[in-house]
Amino acid sequence: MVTAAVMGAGSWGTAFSIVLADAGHDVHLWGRREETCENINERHENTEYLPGQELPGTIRATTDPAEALADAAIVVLAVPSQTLRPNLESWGHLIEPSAVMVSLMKGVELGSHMRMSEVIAEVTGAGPERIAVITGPNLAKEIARREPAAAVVACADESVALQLQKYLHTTAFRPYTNTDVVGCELGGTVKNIIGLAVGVCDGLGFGDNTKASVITRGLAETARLGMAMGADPMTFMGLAGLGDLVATCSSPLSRNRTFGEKLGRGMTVDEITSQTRQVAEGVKSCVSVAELSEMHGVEMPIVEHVRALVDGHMTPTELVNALISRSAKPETR
Ligand SMILES: NC(=O)c1ccc[n+]([C@@H]2O[C@H](COP(=O)([O-])OP(=O)(O)OC[C@H]3O[C@@H](n4cnc5c(N)ncnc54)[C@H](O)[C@@H]3O)[C@@H](O)[C@H]2O)c1
Ligand SMILES: O=P(O)(O)OC[C@H](O)CO
Repeated sequence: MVTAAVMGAGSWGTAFSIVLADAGHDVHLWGRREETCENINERHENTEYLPGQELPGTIRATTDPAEALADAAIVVLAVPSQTLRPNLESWGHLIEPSAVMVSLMKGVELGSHMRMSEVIAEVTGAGPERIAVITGPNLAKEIARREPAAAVVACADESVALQLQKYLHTTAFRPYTNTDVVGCELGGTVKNIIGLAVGVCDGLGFGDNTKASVITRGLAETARLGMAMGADPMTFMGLAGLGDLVATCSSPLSRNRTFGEKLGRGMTVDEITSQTRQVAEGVKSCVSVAELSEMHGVEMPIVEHVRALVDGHMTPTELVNALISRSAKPETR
């Protein structure tokens, strides 16, 4: 048993705290709002992000990052991707020098084009053996309800991934290890953008052929970018690639797919954003990933067109028409 700090009391930070608590660990959950922390400590419920879900009593919430991070051997990072850097700059120095940092985030930073593990390394100075990523088909509400699911624990140092795997394996949560951190992070990031595109197809009223085509071609462009960035192509066949795409693109629980569906129905980004506090990472990452693809000379038409839609330069119908009318080519190139 270890002490784990979970930094971010949103949907996934809270659901992942349940996994840690079920695995027998003491959990310090850091949230920004006093009221959220009080509800977690007194009513054992995160009323805003996981309403109705009883939380184990071994999860203790605090708004004080120093209290959350004290003696934590594992520090789980679960804030929106675009806020990771300022968060780490504010409380990263409080992380124990031997602690392993685990990113739950699925995004690429705007401007720097860095993956979350790179932001962690740059801000904290930690080596790759102290930085891990957990990803896969893990919709927070289903994990919180303890529905069976698998995930990937990726770390460049396999012994650290194996240790985390041991720490996290419960009767409902089955982690696999991988040393391909780049591939795992890109799989999680790009699937959000493909999820937006599939949601657009839903919003336009298209059926399963259209959506399966977008999912499959989305995986192809994810793998192209991944290979250009040194990832193992097999990673995209696994939980971090295909697995997460299937969950996101088929689930009514996915914020990205739902966001896309609303775009497809004609709502604007601002209208949709004003309806929810929860993050749909693909809306920002479509910009950073599109730029990353240009930097690596990789064609990513779905990502590029989703960026145009989000930027207001294209309508949902134009997005679908633009994808279907691209010049014909062989499938595998
Ligand atoms: N929800 C899921 O099912 C799920 C599953 C896997 C991965 N993820 C990833 O986990 C990350 C976190 O997502 P989530 O679902 O918990 O999001 P969320 O929107 O449910 O919660 C985000 C949390 O971050 C807090 N927050 C917002 N702005 C902040 C800031 N500037 N500084 C600090 N905290 C801030 C919010 O108050 C909230 O507690 C994302 O990258 C997401 O892609 C989510
Ligand atoms: O709700 P979404 O779209 O952020 O997706 C949640 C998870 O990443 C699914 O694995």
